[in-house]
Parts: sequence; C-alpha cells; structure tokens
Amino acid sequence: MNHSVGGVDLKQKSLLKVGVMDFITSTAILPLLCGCVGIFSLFKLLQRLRMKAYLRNAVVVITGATSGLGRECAKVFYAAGARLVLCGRNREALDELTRELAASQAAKVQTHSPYTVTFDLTDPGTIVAATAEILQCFGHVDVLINNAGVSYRGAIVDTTMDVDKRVMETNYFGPIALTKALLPSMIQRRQGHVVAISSIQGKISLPFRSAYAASKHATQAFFDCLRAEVEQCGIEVTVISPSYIHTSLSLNAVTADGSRYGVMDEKTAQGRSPVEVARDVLAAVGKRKKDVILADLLPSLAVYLRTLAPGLFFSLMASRARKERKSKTC
Ligand SMILES: NC(=O)C1=CN([C@@H]2O[C@H](COP(=O)(O)OP(=O)(O)OC[C@H]3O[C@@H](n4cnc5c(N)ncnc54)[C@H](OP(=O)(O)O)[C@@H]3O)[C@@H](O)[C@H]2O)C=CC1
Ligand SMILES: CCCCCCCCCCCCCCCC(=O)OCC(=O)COP(=O)(O)O
Repeated sequence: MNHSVGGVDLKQKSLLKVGVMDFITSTAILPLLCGCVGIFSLFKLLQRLRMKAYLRNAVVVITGATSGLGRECAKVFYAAGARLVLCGRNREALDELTRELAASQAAKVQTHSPYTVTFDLTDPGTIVAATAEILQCFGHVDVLINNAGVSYRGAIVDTTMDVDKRVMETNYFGPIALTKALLPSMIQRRQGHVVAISSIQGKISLPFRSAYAASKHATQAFFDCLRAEVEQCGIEVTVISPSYIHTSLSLNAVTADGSRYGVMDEKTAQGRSPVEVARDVLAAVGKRKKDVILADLLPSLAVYLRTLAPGLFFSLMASRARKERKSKTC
C-alpha cells in the first residue's frame, strides 16, 4: 500500500524525523541547552541567596505600616528577617500589627520584634523627632520605604489650595523630609537604600486626580535626581509604580473640599492583592531595582503612549474626563 501524502512518503518522513532527533542528541545542542538551563538556575539561586542576605537583620523603616500595602510590606520584610521600624499615625494599629507579626509562624529565618514610631508626614517637627529616635535606637537605617500616602478625588476648579497642599505634604514633602533626615547617616556609612512607593500616576496624569498625580510625578522626579546624586556614595534608590491595589486608598482619599471620599472604588476593589504587591516590593528591593512598574498591560501601554504619541494620549484623557463628568452630572 502506498502511504504517500502530498508526494512525500510517510516512511521517508519518519526516517527524516529520526535523523533530526539523532542530530540534536548526538551533537552539542542538547548539552548546550542543559548548560544554559543550569547556568540560569545557578544565577537565580545566587540572586535569591544574595537577596536573603541583603534583608536579613537589615534595619528597614516602613511608613504607612498601619494599612494596605505598608501593612503587607511589614509582614514580608518581617518574614525575611528584617529589623523593622513601623511608622504610622495610629499607635493602636501599630501595636496590633506588632502582635500579629509576633503570632505569625511563617518565617524560616530568625525574626526580630518590630520597633514602632508614630508621626504625621504633614508635620515636619514630628518627622525630625522620629528620625532622631530611630537613629538613637538603631544607629543607622539600611532601607527606608516611603510608602505612606493619600489619594484625591476632585475637579481642579473646585479644589481648595489647602487640599492641594495637604496631598503634596503627605505624598511629597513628608517623604522627602524623612529621606533628607536619614540621608546624612547613610552617606556617612556609604550604605543605604531609599524606596519610594509612587504610582502609575507618577508617570501619567488622569483627570480628577490632579493633586495626587502631581505629588507622584514630583516623587518620581525627586527620587530620580537622588539616585543620580548618591550612586557614588553607595546608596540605592528604587522607585516603584504600581497600578490599582485592593486597599483602603480610595476610601481614605481626600475630596475637593477636604472631606474624606469614603467610597471603595470598583477599580481599587478589583486591584491586585496587597500581599502580592508587597512580595514584588520585597523582590525589587532585594534585587536593587532602580525603577519598577507593577501594572497590567493597559496601564503599562498608557505610559508608553504618553511618551510616544502624546496627542493621542491627551485625547483619550479628555474623553475620559468628559465621560466621568457626565456620570457625576457636574
Ligand atoms: N491602592 C492603590 O491602588 C495604589 C496605591 N499606591 C500607593 O501605595 C501607598 C500605600 O497606599 P495604600 O496602602 O494603597 O493605602 P491605605 O490608605 O490603605 O494606606 C495609606 C497609609 O498611609 C498612611 N498615611 C496617610 N496619611 C499619612 C500622614 N499624613 N502621615 C503618616 N501616614 C499617613 C496611612 O496611615 P493612617 O492609618 O494613619 O491613615 C496608611 O497607613 C501610597 O503611597 C499609594 O499612593 C500606588 C498605586 C496604587
Ligand atoms: C497602544 C494602546 C494604548 C492604549 C492606552 C489606553 C489608555 C488607557 C488609560 C489607562 C489608564 C490606567 C490608569 C491606571 C491608574 C492607576 O493604576 O493608578 C494607581 C493609583 O495610584 C490609584 O490611585 P486612585 O486614587 O486613582 O485609585
């Protein structure tokens, strides 16, 4: 019987297949492939070990540890063996987190009981006192994670300057004051790592988020400058720009008249779990990344669109503003 398909004999085809397989296995291709996989695995293993050593016993200061991403960062850095300094405005919430960490069994390394400090980022006096307390207690800071922040909802035309200033003080002036207060001791030791939790809105600006987007753009700019200035002093700077995370950010957002927004937005509710994002923050710090976007495809594309086709991006934002304004009937 003739098994010919399209003029090629099936027997000939299978012989050819066997020949190709023989060639792959008998020549250098397979060993080369195995070698590459081996080197890659070794590299990953070394990277993980280096990351673990970097964070074990490191003094890590986390602002906004009472809620959302900051709270989850506290858990992952605690489990990594860091000596934590948890910062917030709410003493009770910090104490509750401390108890929760002590009760957790997840860590594979030796853990340390966290130290807590309360201060308000909008009050420069309390920032200076807090840094003095931290330095007196630990002598130095290895990693500062500027995480605390507040969002905003409102039209520019309705927003009081007090609200603009409050958002800038919390998200920009407070974190840079804290960074400046700790920087001299880092420079003196020629060691330290400053992290800024920014946002995708530090790279693109959305309508009805003016104060928030402005504060995050300022954050990105400041820490980019800082990175360049202190690289020769052995200090690392990481800016992390996440997209929506399922936290209380929208609930706690401030509105045009200064009142609390108090709504869990759909996009926030559908955002990434803060636990996952905290793990990404840990990895970014451990790998000493300089600038990290933690976002799905659409927000990431929007960042490129803003640079490559700004006209199109601005039209999309204007149409977004029209739609939002209609739904707000204002
Ligand atoms: N959730 C999201 O979709 C996204 C969040 N981010 C960023 O992540 C960071 C953490 O926010 P998230 O966890 O989501 O929001 P939460 O509202 O859950 O947490 C905000 C934290 O910041 C603290 N904070 C607010 N104002 C001050 C202040 N004046 N002084 C000291 N601490 C203050 C809060 O403390 P207190 O308990 O005292 O109010 C709280 O611990 C922010 O910088 C935010 O911009 C970035 C991208 C997306
Ligand atoms: C080539 C095709 C490109 C298509 C691009 C379309 C543009 C679509 C716009 C997408 C906008 C994404 C916005 C993401 C915003 C965000 O994640 O913000 C994070 C926050 O900080 C959230 O704060 P908020 O208070 O606003 O909830």
